[in-house]
Amino acid sequence: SALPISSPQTMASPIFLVGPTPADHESTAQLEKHLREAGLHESAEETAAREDVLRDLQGIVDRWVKQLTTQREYPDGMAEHATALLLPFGSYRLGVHGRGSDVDALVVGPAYVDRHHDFFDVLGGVLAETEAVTELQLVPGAYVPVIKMRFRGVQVDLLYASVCLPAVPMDLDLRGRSVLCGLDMATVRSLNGVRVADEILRLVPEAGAFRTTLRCVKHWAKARGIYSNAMGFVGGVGWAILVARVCQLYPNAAPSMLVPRFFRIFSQWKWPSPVMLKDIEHDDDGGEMPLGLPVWDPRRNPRATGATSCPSSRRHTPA
Ligand SMILES: Nc1ncnc2c1ncn2[C@@H]1O[C@H](COP(=O)(O)OP(=O)(O)OP(=O)(O)O)[C@@H](O)[C@H]1O
Ligand SMILES: [Mg+2]
Repeated sequence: SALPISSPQTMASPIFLVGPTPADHESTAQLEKHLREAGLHESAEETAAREDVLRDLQGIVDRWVKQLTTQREYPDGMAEHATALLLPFGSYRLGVHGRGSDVDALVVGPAYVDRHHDFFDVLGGVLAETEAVTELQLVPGAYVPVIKMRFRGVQVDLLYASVCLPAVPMDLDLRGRSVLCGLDMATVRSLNGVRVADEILRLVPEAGAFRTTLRCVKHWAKARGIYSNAMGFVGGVGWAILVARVCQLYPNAAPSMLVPRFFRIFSQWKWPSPVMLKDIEHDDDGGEMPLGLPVWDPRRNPRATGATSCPSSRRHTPA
């Protein structure tokens, strides 16, 4: 069948609109059964443990911001309402986390809470004193600054971003470009994970088919020993982008159809043509405001190659 053309102009157009036959439904059911039997899904207890970790961490960051606010002697009542949001991202936000997946979470705090002192020194100190926390590692100098730890045994990566607001609204919307205005690059990168996960889910035609197909592809990549960003292979978000592209090309297909098409498409892909889920937006395309942020675009920026992990880390301007 026809191969997708990877030029930006034709990017979003599906190439195959046919939906599943009864046999495809049957194969999909078998595929899902196989994934369950392979132990890829969390048990109910593991899910509950993960939710407990997120809830307890939310409590900790809430108390942390309230305490900082009190110490800074802001007007009465401000400390009471001051809080930080804990937003999970990564495979958990995509809905494809399994046994052993870490918890990636972003802490969003008000403008007056900074990363260096407040997040790393103060919150780092609080975590060091917390009984549930082991293997605490502060990495302020990383490309994306991070606190790594185990919380009751669950691996957690905690990032921090403060938004340009005196208080963080509970319904904070990170989707628009305007949240990026005036932020330093470390903050923009820290916000990126949440924004990318939400954007991927928005761009796939059917989240359920995407999730099952991605679980399957991740399972395959792990079995083959090629699932690792750190080792120079494609990692969690890269596999997600590749699978999302196949879902866009076959919007009505069931997972049992998407899996073989995934392998066919990417074994014949004209690398290093980028795999893109949407058109690149430039500030000068008539965007709301010139953000002055680097845009992932191999045609303009030679450092941006066709690697799939780059679009999400370098493209900071989804609509
Ligand atoms: N190289 C990278 N480029 C861009 N974003 C990245 C990169 N590495 C990590 N991220 C961001 O951090 C998130 C968490 O990374 P992580 O390695 O935990 O992957 P994951 O998608 O959560 O998969 P897993 O189930 O293996 O944990 C990614 O989903 C992505 O948003
Ligand atoms: Mg993860």
